[in-house]
Amino acid sequence: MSKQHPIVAITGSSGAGTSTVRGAMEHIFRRDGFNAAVIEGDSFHRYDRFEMRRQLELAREEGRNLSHFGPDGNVFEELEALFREYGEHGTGKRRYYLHNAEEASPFKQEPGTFTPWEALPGDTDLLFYEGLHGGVVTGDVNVAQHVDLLVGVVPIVNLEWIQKIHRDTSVRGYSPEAVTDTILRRLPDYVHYITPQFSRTDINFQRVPTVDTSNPFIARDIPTLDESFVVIRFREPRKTQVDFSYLLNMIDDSFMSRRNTIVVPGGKMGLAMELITQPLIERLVQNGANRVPA
Ligand SMILES: Nc1ncnc2c1ncn2[C@@H]1O[C@H](COP(=O)(O)OP(=O)(O)OP(=O)(O)O)[C@@H](O)[C@H]1O
Ligand SMILES: O=C(CO)[C@H](O)[C@H](O)COP(=O)(O)O
Repeated sequence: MSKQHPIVAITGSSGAGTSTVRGAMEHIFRRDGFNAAVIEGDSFHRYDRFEMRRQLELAREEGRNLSHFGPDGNVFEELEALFREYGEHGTGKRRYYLHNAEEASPFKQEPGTFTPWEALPGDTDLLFYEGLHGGVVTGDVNVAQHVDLLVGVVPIVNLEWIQKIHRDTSVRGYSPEAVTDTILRRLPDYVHYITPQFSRTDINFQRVPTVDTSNPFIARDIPTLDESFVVIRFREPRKTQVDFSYLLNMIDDSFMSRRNTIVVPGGKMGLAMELITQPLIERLVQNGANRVPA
């Protein structure tokens, strides 16, 4: 589905590690001299924090489900419109959701607010989305169809919750109880809108710990890279032109667990991600650059 203005999306739940992976992808762009328009998924929330709290109260009173994982908590239609516009013309608008004082202070705004929409920088080589909904499909909206390379970042769910609790308490100032409530409230939307995306991804990176995480709500530390493996599954190995022998050679202690799945030690996740995605991204940008505009 390659086109003149390619779109690469990293999709994953809250706490999965998409922001962490974004750093690795930005290294690739820098090394290759690619100018990427970066889109943060949280900027497509429907409400700012203050209004979301009000809406949550209303939803509770009316017995409705509302969360940042589902269509009522986000403007999926605007995300799809951005991807369509960027794919066709290389243009579009973006904004940021400012999670904490550190993110908010350069904009002289309050945490939990959005920056104003602004035009994407001109003349970018690709759009890079990182967030919750890069592969979302509902009855009304199909974001996934516009994405040229869709990558899932999916720790097993206990690890995802440990990472979320750890990050939200240490960086975002929430109590463990508040994070647990959020996890519970979001579960229906998690099942209906987050997990189905991982059947649409071209590649999934699933971190699996080798230590006991059976009660994520009392875990004190995030299992380290050395205490985990990463299971990497390719939906269509031929489409992504993956060379498994090369990867097995380059990544010590890696092995194949299925015909389309390679397992690497946790510490090799960054290397695996670069070896796998860099040639794919280069091909997409190259194809885009060679395409004659419509
Ligand atoms: N591979 C990893 N190994 C160890 N810790 C990780 C890994 N990936 C993420 N983490 C940790 O997990 C926490 C959540 O990661 P991150 O902020 O990247 O999640 P996210 O998917 O961007 O979440 P959100 O969408 O809510 O912003 C962070 O504390 C991060 O340091
Ligand atoms: O990480 C998230 C979604 O990916 C946050 O939960 C969401 O952005 C809302 O943030 P907050 O509760 O801090 O207003």
